[in-house]
Amino acid sequence: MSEALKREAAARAVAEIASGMKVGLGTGSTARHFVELLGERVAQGLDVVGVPTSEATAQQARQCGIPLSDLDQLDRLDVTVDGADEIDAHLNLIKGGGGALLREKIVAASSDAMIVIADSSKIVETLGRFPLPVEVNRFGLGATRRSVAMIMERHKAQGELKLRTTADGIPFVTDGGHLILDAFFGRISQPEALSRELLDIPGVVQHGLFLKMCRKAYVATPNGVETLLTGE
Ligand SMILES: O=C[C@H](O)[C@H](O)[C@H](O)COP(=O)(O)O
Repeated sequence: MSEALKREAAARAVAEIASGMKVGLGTGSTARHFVELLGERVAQGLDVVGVPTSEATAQQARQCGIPLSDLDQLDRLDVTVDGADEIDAHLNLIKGGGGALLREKIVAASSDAMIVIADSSKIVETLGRFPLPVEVNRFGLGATRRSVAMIMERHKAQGELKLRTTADGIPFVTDGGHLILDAFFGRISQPEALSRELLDIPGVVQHGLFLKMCRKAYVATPNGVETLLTGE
């Protein structure tokens, strides 16, 4: 999908930001549009504080002139605006394609609302076509990997478990200094159970299932931006 569509979705979210708000700034190519557009409004006098969900977003936000704060200096955030890799009908998400899932989840959980911005290619009937990122500690990688693989078998995963690497073939390292295992499920029929089981593995730091965290999504289609809401 085109950058223009991502930007349209981002523009809808930016229109919801008012002076005085504390805003979680997501990561990824769609969130980049949001940060850029928010920076334009800050230049026009909008008074907000941003909390970035990655070093990359922090750098971009600084270049855009958005005042930033550490999450620990604030109580709650008003809203976090972020992209997603998959969105189902309940607005449950898979995130972490860019490796920022841990900070994204911490920031979203500290926010009164989470708005997702995406193009319509991210909408799925059932989560799992996109490989689920599982952030793991470097220590004991082999043991953690075996435990994740066992859970995948139990959930009838259709694909492999892969250690994420960079284009140079070296392990990808997150902002928190961890590694990522990408778990190809194909179809995740019991996301809540899967979430609990993964978090029970000692070496798992976090995973990319964002369940019941998002209540609103702006999804850009070639015919305009749709607003998806969930009452749950
Ligand atoms: O770790 C990355 C994030 O979860 C992104 O928000 C997600 O991968 C979507 O990125 P994009 O907007 O580039 O498709």
